[in-house]
Amino acid sequence: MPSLSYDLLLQSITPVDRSREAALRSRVDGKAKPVGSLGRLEDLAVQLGLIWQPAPPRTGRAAVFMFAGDHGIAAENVSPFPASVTALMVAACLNGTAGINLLAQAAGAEVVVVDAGVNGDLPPHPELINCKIRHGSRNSVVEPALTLAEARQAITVAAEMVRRAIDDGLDIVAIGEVGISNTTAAALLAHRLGPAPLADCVGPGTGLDAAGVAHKLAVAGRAAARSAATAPLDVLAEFGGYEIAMMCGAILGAASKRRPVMIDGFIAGSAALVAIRLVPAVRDYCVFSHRSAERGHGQMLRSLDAEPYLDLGLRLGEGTGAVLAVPLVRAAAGILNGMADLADVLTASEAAS
Ligand SMILES: Cc1cc2ncn([C@H]3O[C@H](COP(=O)(O)O)[C@@H](O)[C@H]3O)c2cc1C
Ligand SMILES: O=C(O)c1cccnc1
Repeated sequence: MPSLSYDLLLQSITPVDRSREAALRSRVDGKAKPVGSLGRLEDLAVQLGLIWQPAPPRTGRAAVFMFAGDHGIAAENVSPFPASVTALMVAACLNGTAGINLLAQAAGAEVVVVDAGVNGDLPPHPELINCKIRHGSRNSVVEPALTLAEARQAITVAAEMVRRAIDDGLDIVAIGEVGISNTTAAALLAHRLGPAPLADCVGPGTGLDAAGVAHKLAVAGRAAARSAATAPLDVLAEFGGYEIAMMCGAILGAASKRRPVMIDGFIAGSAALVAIRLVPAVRDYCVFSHRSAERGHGQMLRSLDAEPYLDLGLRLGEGTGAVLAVPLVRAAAGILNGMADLADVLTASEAAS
């Protein structure tokens, strides 16, 4: 399969056919239950039906793509943790002991680890996909974090990876990340693309205290003041990281193949924001899995008109919230594919009596 150029990738994404929505809704309403009694799982079932139509939704194989990248803005002390933790978490993930490994296992999802731009040479590992674009992004306080060419490259490489995985039988795509200081990059994307006041987008991340958050807000303010960009790709290049750009590409890749894509928390949400601002139809394929405890996530979800399924107070990233919602997608597809119709159940009981 030849890989799609950036422009063709964007052009290949089309909205779901809404003319089928009412029929799908009445199918769900007609199942063996009081109308509405499976709550928001019913909306999810309709969304899956719309994504997969005319075929029944498939949910057997799920994988979380965890993209890793470092951030030049880490030099401004916007995180309580040193940037070296990014590479260490990649290593933990590769040996199966990171949070995402355990949660993905519980949810029945594979984990794919991608080096998008870690600052350091990771030892080769059979399960590490090396797509490193650079040893960390540039410091967006002083210059654009990525070049436009790098942003496009990150998007197309990740989209291709996901498109191939789907061709090989992947049914559910989930995205996550690791990258120390990336809550600052995500806050800048949320601010500019929401749009939303910067102070509403900057939060404690991995655990800054009030003084730390004030410093982070001042640093982010300097980065925001440096560039007036508002076009989504420009904003991504100005403030984003390589892992955020690759998550954006993964989302676009899933949408281009008409597959649901599970969006994790605040950082993954910022990638979804870029993808949806690039191609609004992408929204039809996104499943907003959970509400992160990070301050800016509520604002970001409002910008996306999204109501997530889970609210567990998670604020880890890595794709942890995304995989936890995979069983909900399977359950919703089960309702559509396997659940009896109320009319049939009632007829059977009449026939038996
Ligand atoms: C041990 C550890 C594991 C993580 N896994 C994900 N993150 C999360 O926290 C980081 C972003 O927060 P901030 O902007 O405050 O640095 C990212 O690596 C994100 O994936 C982690 C952070 C740490 C410390
Ligand atoms: O919600 C997230 O994605 C998140 C929040 C804090 C730190 N890392 C990730």
